[in-house]
Amino acid sequence: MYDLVLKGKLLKDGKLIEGNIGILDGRISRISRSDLRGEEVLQIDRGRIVLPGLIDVHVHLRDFRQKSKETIRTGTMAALHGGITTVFDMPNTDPPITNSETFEFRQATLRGKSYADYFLSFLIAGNCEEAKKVQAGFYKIFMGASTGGIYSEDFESDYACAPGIVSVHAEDARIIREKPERPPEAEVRAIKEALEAAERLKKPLNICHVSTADGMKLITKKNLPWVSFEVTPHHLFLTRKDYERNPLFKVYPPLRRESDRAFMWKNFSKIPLIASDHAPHTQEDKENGAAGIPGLETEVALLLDATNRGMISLKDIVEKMHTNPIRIFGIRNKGLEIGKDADFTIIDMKEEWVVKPEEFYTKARWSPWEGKKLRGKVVMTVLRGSVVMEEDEIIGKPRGVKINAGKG
Ligand SMILES: NC(=O)N[C@@H](CC(=O)O)C(=O)O
Ligand SMILES: [Zn+2]
Ligand SMILES: [Zn+2]
Repeated sequence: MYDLVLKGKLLKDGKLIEGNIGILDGRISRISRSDLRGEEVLQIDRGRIVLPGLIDVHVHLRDFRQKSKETIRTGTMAALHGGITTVFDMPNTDPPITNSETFEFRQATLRGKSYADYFLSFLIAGNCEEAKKVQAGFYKIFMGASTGGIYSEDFESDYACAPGIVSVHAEDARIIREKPERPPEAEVRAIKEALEAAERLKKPLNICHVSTADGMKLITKKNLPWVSFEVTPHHLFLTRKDYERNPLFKVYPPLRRESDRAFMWKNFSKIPLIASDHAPHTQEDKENGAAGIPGLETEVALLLDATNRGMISLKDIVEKMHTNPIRIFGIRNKGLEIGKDADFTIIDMKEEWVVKPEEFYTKARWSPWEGKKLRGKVVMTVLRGSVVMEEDEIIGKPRGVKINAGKG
């Protein structure tokens, strides 16, 4: 007898099957085509599909001294609402997570408050000794300044020092100083430097929010097995023309030309990770030029809409937001397999809805896609065997726990 049985259409190994998932103690205990007995059997409506819980490897949850931008509570509720079961917390907070005390404080701040499971990071910029004291899920390095202003004077030595996988913001500091509008070359130059270091050091590197065709070409040409990269929904769905119409769309790296966007779609199969770079700011901060776009509550739906348009498949979404994050960051307790956490994102491919930021959980109540009609919606989120979001409502208390790499 299982605690819960999910019964319905399930995407497994790239195929849609009619199946039953037996859940015991929050973990997947059995996946079967025949009926299973449970304390509770949740029949997923016809027309809806159960996907494995989607993971966003790039989220700015803020909190600390920036509770007006976002809190652990609002950011992780937004994650569940958008169908994200695990978020990767970014360390460019105020104060920044650059020493072991602040890392401990971050851990304490999330404990018991997060609605989604989370993976913690540490910011390296010349503080190698401190980095070695903490066991972060991943280590963040900025090659040039972004929100928070901290960046590495010496990328390669910070990367060499990192005790685990590094996620890097690749924009060249010198080019940014000379050209604050951050032309494509700022990114391309930094990616080149990062790849050369990766070739020498042969250790895991993830390049954040790649926005240019040339940058992506460099990475895929080098094709180093220990190097991965992310692309954001805003770089996939918007261009600098959108920014020219609305200065709120300011983001680092900036929105690019149509040709960059087209290149990414053309080479979509080569993109390992899609991540929101959810970067909430207050209205006032945005009006004063803060860079960043909120994305947790639109990213999956935008991809479902693209699926409905025949541009991609559900398999692509699962690969780039579930399978690859788990593999690249070495997350042991997630995955659609027996014994792993019972996390699911349940979608309705036919439901049409209009993006209304006033209905979002994030404090950043605006969206580049405000008013846009999307076909395809996240209708339910299940975290370790509990329904935590249903029809836009967050259910129950914060249940999120810290995810460790390489261990439970
Ligand atoms: N992307 C952004 O424009 N802003 C991010 C920082 C970052 O990811 O570089 C933020 O924290 O606001
Ligand atoms: Zn960045
Ligand atoms: Zn970011």
